Amino acid sequence: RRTLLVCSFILAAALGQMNFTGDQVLRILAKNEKQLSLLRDLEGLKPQKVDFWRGPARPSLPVDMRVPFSELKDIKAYLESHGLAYNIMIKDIQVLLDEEREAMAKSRRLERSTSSFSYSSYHTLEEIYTWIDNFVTEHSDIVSKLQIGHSFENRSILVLKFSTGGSRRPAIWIDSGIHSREWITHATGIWIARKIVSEYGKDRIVTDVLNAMDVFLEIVSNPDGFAYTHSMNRLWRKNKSSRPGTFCIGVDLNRNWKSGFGGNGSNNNPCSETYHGPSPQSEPEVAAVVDFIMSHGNVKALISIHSYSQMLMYPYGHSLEPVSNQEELYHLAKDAVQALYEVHGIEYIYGSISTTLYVASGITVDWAYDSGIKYSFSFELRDTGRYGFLLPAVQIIPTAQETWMAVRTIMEHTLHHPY
Ligand SMILES: CC(C)C[C@H](C(=O)O)[C@H](C)S
Ligand SMILES: [Zn+2]
Repeated sequence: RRTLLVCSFILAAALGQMNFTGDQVLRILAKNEKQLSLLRDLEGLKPQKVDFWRGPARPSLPVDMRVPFSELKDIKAYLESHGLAYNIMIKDIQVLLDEEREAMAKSRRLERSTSSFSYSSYHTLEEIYTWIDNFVTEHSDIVSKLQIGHSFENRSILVLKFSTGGSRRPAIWIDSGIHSREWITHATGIWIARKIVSEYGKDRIVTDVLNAMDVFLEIVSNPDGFAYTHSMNRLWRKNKSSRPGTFCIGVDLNRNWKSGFGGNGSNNNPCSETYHGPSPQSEPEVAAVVDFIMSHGNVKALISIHSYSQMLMYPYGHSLEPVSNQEELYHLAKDAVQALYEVHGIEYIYGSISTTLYVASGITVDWAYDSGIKYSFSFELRDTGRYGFLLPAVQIIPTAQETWMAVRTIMEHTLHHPY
């Protein structure tokens, strides 16, 4: 009877999930701006014709886009008719999704029997929130849990606070998961949380940082979107907000911030994956972070973690203008990327967002920088497109280990350059 129940649960979960059988991820190498704009014309159509995994940026950077099976023939004809060369990065997305789901089910069985959390597996929102409670209980001398607000669908927005005392100490903010399909970022955030408590008192840099500063870590910055990637659409990016008269769901939470809001590299079409929302901070998930950081008033560094592409970038995204301490950020990014490389030999590129990737407006790090947080960075974790957002769980710990060394470098610099 019990197995029947469990099977029906899995079946229901599988049935609820959108199916991506036959969907492919194509990699297009646009030769010039004209070809890039031909790709941009495919964005935000309803029904969705393509879903950009790596959006059109510049001729030297590949464009990765998921094409629904039903659109494949038309889209390939469109590309060929415009001389747009492409190759197939992922030839059937559902195969990777099935493998991912199977790995999670196996890990869940093991965790249940050993009641131990697997840091080398992906987890549901409920599993992560339970882990947060256990983690805070286990390390209550240094970690506490803050609730900074509620999401559109009324889920708690949680932040871990790492502090060894003092009051309103200068602080470092880290967020992951603002784009819900970027699962490697939540998994990396969880691993980093554990690394911080295990290194305090052992690693000199972590000990010095925590003896002088606080660290805030928001692991699930988009809880509604994340729950949706488990229940319905694994490739969902935005939050889940809806408004009367708007016939597509969700705002891109990395386009909803005040700095540069509504500019190039964000979209006013609610059906676009980079829809900026009706106004700056219109989304509760963004407003909660703005309110927290502004009322804290002493945040000195902000690190916003995304995937994929293997890049470490700093402001501005909304403008090609260099920021005032561009030299310093460039050298800090260089050092951080070197520290990352030394762990597993993974290469990152680095620079300002608008010159390294593409112009993007209303993003977290531009808002942070313009709010006075001089050390603001955005990470793009593994990989460079072989798996994209469907990075196999076996790469979670190696990714977290190398990312940690870059984050630690930024923390150390912030500690030694007070302002
Ligand atoms: C800093 C920005 C440009 C990050 C980027 C995005 O939000 O589009 C990721 C590729 S999802
Ligand atoms: Zn992202």
